[in-house]
Amino acid sequence: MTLEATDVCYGYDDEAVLEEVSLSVNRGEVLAIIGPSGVGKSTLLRLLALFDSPDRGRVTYDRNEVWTAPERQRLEYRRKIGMVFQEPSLFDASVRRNVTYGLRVRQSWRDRLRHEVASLVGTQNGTGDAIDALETVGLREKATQDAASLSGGEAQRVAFARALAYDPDILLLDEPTSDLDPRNTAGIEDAVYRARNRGIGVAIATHDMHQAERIADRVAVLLGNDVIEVGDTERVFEDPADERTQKFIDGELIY
Ligand SMILES: Nc1ncnc2c1ncn2[C@@H]1O[C@H](COP(=O)(O)OP(=O)(O)OP(=O)(O)O)[C@@H](O)[C@H]1O
Repeated sequence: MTLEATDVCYGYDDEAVLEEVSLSVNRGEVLAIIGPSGVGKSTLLRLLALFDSPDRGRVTYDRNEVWTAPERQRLEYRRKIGMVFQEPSLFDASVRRNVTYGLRVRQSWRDRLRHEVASLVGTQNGTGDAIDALETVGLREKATQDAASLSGGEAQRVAFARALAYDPDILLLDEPTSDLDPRNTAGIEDAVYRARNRGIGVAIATHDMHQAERIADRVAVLLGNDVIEVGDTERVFEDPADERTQKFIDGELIY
């Protein structure tokens, strides 16, 4: 399964951000999208998440063109793609409810009813996925805690768990550790590994090159309006094909 953008262009108010960008994310891999602040990493993730349609170019899900497909089909694709934003947005309820909320919305009324009955009699059927997801981000013991009392790093991990609980094929992470301390960063990176080992394809936008080097199988370098280079992480860092990549890695490119 591959999620792929081909020759996509996108801009805001006539200001071009992405020009003819091509990039794919495959199940079971971690792809890091690196590039300086403001270059368009979030914009590219939003196109891959199917939130926005490109001005030009194509986005395909498992080789099916997304934006010419019927809307129902597109919603199906969207359900298989999770996104975690830079700022986690949780609502004021327990951690477990935050993680299961989307799951309930997606259930049929019959399943929902069954779920409600199960929680009334105390069996809490249907929360298995949520607990599993919390386990993956290392926060199982926080399931009953109020989400409002979490630290920023823990909240980010809960947002990650919520995306995981949907059982996505692809998970898109937008700078998920930019505001986190090393311990929470390690928690997120660990969860990325686990997600990949479950066969999920993870694309992570980051301006932290060391993080890309630590966790990615492949790296895409976004500079100017384009992905100037994409390849195996080691190759890109050790032997970049584009001299701008080397300059960016060496910190010599200031934008
Ligand atoms: N809704 C919007 N309206 C107008 N311009 C926007 C909008 N969103 C982003 N931009 C502009 O598009 C460019 C790319 O922004 P984007 O957020 O995609 O970059 P980024 O690489 O993710 O940045 P960062 O690493 O700082 O999050 C920036 O110049 C930004 O100001």
